[in-house]
Amino acid sequence: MAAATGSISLSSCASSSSLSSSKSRRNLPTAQCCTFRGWNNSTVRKSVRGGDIGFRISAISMAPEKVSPSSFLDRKESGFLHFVKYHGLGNDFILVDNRDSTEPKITPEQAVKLCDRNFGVGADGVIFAMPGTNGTDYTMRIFNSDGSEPEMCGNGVRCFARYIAELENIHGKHSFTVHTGAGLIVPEIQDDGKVKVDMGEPILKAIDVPTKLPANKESAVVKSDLEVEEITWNVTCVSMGNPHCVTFCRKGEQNLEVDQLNLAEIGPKFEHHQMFPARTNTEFVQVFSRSHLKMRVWERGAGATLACGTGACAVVVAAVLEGRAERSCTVDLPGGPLEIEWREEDNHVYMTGPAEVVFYGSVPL
Ligand SMILES: N[C@@H](CCC[C@H](N)C(=O)O)C(=O)O
Repeated sequence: MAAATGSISLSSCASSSSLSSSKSRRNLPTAQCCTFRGWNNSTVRKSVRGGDIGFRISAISMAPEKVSPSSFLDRKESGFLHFVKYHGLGNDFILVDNRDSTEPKITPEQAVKLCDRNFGVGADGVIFAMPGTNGTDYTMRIFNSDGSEPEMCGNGVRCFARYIAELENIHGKHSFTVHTGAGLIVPEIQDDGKVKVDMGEPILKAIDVPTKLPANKESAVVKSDLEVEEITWNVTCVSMGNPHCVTFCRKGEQNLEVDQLNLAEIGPKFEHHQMFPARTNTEFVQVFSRSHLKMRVWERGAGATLACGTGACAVVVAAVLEGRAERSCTVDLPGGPLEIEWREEDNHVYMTGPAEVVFYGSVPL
């Protein structure tokens, strides 16, 4: 059986619902887990206690011919955190069924340990599926991999929608109302399995982004100078519920070659810049055409990630405000493309992209 290999079984995960393309398979993490076992215990078991992590990680590779994912999702033993790992274009999350409580099942400190790519499961964040608030179907809360709590996560909410569909055994086209720190968000699962999300209206008022950069007469920060050590960048600031600083070029230049940037060096300087009192996510953008952009992101609380949904939305809003692009764009991220539309009629931003299961796991708490 595939699960006996001591690593996560691609063939078994693939049929669990969505790991069908070779691209998705390539996005699987390399073994981050300490214990692998087949569902029916007929397999290899390796246990390791990882450093000071304080709990053991178990990853359970599915044997679909014997067990369906739904029987894993039904697991309720106390003393364990059962989770499903998802990714949206390589932006990966540990999804936790928290529908029975308004308190997250783990603390920010435990989230940091779980997200660790060497001693934990490995993820950019932990997402909790919680009971609805003010009449919404569900509430989504997130911890970044550094334990901070952002208001919203675009790739995360697509994963959230697919996770809810799995939990509730919903098939086909379906939409949910989700309460988040950024207000009401409405993801809709499409017939092709992609998720289209009504991300709401962008926030442009400097004080609400928040940024201390000087605003224009509409109170927005568009193409402003931002000094980062010796270099002046032109930046536009947009909140999609969470703060984004978008740059298309250094002052006096026209465009960026985003592959040339050393994100690990410059990203933290933007994130912790004094002009951003709540820190910031930063998007570095290259314009290919008026409907095709390429970005790399340095995320607040997570560093360089393979994709950022709220970031891609902020990029299109910023590109329109700077007169660089139309309202409908394909945004290429390191993990793949997102389709973004900033609709004139309702001022809402719509994001469409994939969300995929990676594996199912349990962690003794
Ligand atoms: N990757 C996410 C954004 C997650 C939150 C972000 N790190 C923050 O602190 O604001 C996305 O896809 O939007």
